Amino acid sequence: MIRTRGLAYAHAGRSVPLRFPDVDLSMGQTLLLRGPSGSGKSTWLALVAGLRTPQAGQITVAGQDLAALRGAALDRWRAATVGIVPQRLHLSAALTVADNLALAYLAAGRPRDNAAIHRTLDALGVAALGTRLPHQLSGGQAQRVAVARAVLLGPSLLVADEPTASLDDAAAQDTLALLERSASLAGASLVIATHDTRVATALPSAATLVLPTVQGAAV
Ligand SMILES: Nc1ncnc2c1ncn2[C@@H]1O[C@H](COP(=O)(O)OP(=O)(O)OP(=O)(O)O)[C@@H](O)[C@H]1O
Repeated sequence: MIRTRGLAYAHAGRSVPLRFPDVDLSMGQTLLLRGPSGSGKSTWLALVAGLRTPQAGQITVAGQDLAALRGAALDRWRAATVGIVPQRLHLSAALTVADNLALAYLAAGRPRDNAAIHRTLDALGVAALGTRLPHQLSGGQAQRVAVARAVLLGPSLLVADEPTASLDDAAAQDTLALLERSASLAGASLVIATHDTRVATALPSAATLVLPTVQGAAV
């Protein structure tokens, strides 16, 4: 499902690129991406989601060689294939939750499916929130909406960046269970970038990739 070989990425202004170990992740498998702050976890997620292009190496996700896609085709592929739960949920303040979710269809070039939006919010226990505006959500509700938006189009890959940071133990357990259940319902592989040790304890069967400390990196 995810296959990477020889990946390297240098952020603008960085002379020494980040180099990543090769990864082979099967369909439906869960991967924990661990490593100290600045080791490149968010960068690796962005590479695999096609949000950044590596200077060296190959990435195949769900059978697609990412180097073969550019521009609008890459955007449509990402919208249909990768569900992203970002560190911070970015919703349009002027749109209701349901209208925010509908933007996913626009990005993928597909017609809006109101029944699917309702079903997905319902599966995450937030069906009543479709007509709310983003500022009317609690932190926990916003996280459920973030997961709903990520799984709405039935992605093959669900990625979450530090989903439990700043959550207490009960909320962290809840969020991880939500991610696992949502990935399993969508038939998706799940990748969680985290330096929270509670995540590995909660997901004992997940594969783990530990990124090394980057020498000389300013974090
Ligand atoms: N836009 C950017 N421009 C320049 N350097 C960047 C940029 N984004 C990240 N970096 C650098 O790249 C390295 C990896 O950053 P990244 O955010 O991928 O690490 P991380 O493991 O996710 O860190 P954290 O756990 O703190 O979120 C760090 O040294 C960081 O300072």
